[in-house]
Amino acid sequence: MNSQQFQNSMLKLIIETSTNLPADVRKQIAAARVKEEMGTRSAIALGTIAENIIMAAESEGPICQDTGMPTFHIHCPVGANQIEMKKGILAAIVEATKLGKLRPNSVDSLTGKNSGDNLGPGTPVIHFEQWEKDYIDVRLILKGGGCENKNIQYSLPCELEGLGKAGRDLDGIRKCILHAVYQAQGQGCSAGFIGVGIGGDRTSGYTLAKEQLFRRVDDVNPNEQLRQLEEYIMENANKLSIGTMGFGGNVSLLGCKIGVMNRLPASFYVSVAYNCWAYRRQGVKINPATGVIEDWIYTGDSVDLGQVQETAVAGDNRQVVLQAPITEEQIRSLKVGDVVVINGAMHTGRDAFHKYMMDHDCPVDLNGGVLYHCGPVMLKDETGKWHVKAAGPTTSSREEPYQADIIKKFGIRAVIGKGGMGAKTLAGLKEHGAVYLNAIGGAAQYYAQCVKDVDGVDFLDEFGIPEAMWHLQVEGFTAIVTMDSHGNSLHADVEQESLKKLSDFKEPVFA
Ligand SMILES: O=C(O)C[C@H](O)C(=O)O
Ligand code: SF4
Repeated sequence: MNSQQFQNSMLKLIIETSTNLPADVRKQIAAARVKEEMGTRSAIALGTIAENIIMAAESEGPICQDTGMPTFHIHCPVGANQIEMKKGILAAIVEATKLGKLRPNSVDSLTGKNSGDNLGPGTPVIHFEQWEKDYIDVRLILKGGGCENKNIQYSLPCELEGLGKAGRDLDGIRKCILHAVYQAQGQGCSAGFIGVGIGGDRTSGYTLAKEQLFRRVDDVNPNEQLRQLEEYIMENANKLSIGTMGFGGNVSLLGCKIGVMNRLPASFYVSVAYNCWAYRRQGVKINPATGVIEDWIYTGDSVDLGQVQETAVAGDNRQVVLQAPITEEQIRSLKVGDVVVINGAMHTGRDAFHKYMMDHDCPVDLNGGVLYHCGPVMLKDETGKWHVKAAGPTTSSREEPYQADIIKKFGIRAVIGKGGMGAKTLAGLKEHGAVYLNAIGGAAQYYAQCVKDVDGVDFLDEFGIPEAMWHLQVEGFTAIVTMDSHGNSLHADVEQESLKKLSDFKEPVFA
């Protein structure tokens, strides 16, 4: 095996996976666009997603700033040197991070320190298995943390919100899967793809679920019962009307793949791995003698993602341009559904920032300011200047315990994130005159292009690149008001509506 060549092949695989969505995934996104009515929030969001996919491929930039947990599944002939292969993968990961194709994403769980190069205990994940074929098959999935948080494991029998009892049979499994889509709402950047593992133990069940994500979206399950269940889920999960980013709409799920394995008599798990629309997986066939890529695995004809300019605004909703700093009066005039275009200063702050700010002063004046829940991919040039390489929103609900207090303490007027926030924040927005704006999750190239300058950074050494406070100048940064200063929340409405719709699926189907 030529180790240097194998390492180069792994670097190519990582870059392709992070920056270019495979044809089968693109096809589902193109089909979803056709199903949403023009001008609706979900249609606008899908338009941005399509534009982002095209931009990422053209510029070889990360589709989403969260480049996830690199997970490799490798099949190799007997005699292929796994120690050398592992070394090549680790070196390629470090190189891809330096090039800004991966975000430094490996964090010490106790100290919070980012290793900076995506290596560390448990990262990346590499599974090897030998086989009798004569080539090496390497598959990679980059699954982000936000959708990972929406994975769920059910232990049957159980009682499910909206659906009642789920027993130890195919119908109980059906209920679990519908519930899994419901509970994710928009927070895993819907519309998503799910892999389901039936059986196993808690660990192997999730492994089986994740293995389903390596299946092609357009394959057919060889198990007839599971084929029927997959078809049923694809048809009915979309009736929950969660929509893209949880904006409400006709498409909530883009793919469902189900696998089964044996279990212990006492255990019956249904494990669901939820993957966002930014379903980044690719694979290569490698010549074991040369280390060269001989073929790509997830290929297909090129897909027309449709018109990317989706500017129409839904119903009576307006488009409002705001220059930061923003006044209370401007904020009070905004209503759920308005499209807001922001120009001027914006500051990033996510998990570490919120916790720290509860009992520290802020290094910059945030009065009238805009706080962006975002952990970008950043690169420094030779002159020491920082550049944004990818900068979409992160899931806001993690900041729920802090947000209202932080808004009050610093006089923030707009918080931008995705997936929405809860009752405490909604009350805080009303009391202090602030607004929550939902940006399109995963649209990291689209938003990176809005950043015209990086003014500086705080807490870089302490928190690492994704968690640092980046001070940005933006132009034309577009997001939708989903929680206003009058007590309205689109997220609460969609959740309630979808729970009602979930209960339509209470009656047995697979008796
Ligand atoms: O970490 C991030 O930047 C985003 C994360 O994947 C999320 O969906 O919340
Ligand atoms: S931000 Fe959204 S698209 Fe990106 S990894 Fe997280 S869930 Fe996926």
